[in-house]
Amino acid sequence: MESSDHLNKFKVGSVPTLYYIPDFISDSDQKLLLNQIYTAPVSKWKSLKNRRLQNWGGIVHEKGLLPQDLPPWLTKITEKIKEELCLFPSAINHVLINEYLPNQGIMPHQDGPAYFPVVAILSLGSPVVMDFTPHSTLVDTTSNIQETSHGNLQNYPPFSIALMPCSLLVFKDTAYSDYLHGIKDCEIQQYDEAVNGSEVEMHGEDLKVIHRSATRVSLTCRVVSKVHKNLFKF
Ligand SMILES: O=C(O)CCC(=O)C(=O)O
Ligand SMILES: [Fe+2]
Repeated sequence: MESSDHLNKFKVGSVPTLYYIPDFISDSDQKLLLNQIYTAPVSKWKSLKNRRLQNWGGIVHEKGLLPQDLPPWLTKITEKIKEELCLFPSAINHVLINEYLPNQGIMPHQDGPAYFPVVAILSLGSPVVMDFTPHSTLVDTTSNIQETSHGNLQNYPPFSIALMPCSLLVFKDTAYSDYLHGIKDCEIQQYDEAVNGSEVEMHGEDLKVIHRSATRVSLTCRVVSKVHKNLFKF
């Protein structure tokens, strides 16, 4: 039995491998986390063009992590994530906190090579839609179908997922290595094609549209396997 068997009921979509866990944390835990995030020193925020972020756990270099201890309010959640998933090889040692206003997003990208190829994203605040698009080197523009090294035909369809507050999204394998992920910078987002559409219950009349009226905050939790113990041996 694989150690991730207990996660099977949370598997979504056809591309290996995405897990979407609704209500991973309670609403009161969400409030506590947001409170910690917004009472962190203002200097923790780094402003980018289209969002703000806090970097926790140290500086990620190409050659590894120059580590800094995570604060207890973060290890409380990273330990829960590690224990409940059984997908990380060691303690989560890096957390990126992204803040998005309703008209902000993140460009389609792949996560850097320093990270162990499993990512867990905890969502707080406004719902958003995350889009997954196959990496351009893999796309046969006419059909999205590619031949694998084993001669199998493999499908690389683009897809989306709705990320509700308090949910945990985990992705690895093909979805991690052969896809870009991003969030559009628009206030109204459709999730017609969302792989978790049936699990997401929206209030109001528009069942397939998210109106981003509030700020979203996400915690991107990862392992940097290579850690520099000594600054001077870098
Ligand atoms: O905010 C998110 O949900 C995604 C963040 C992300 O992809 C990243 O930090 O690499
Ligand atoms: Fe990312």
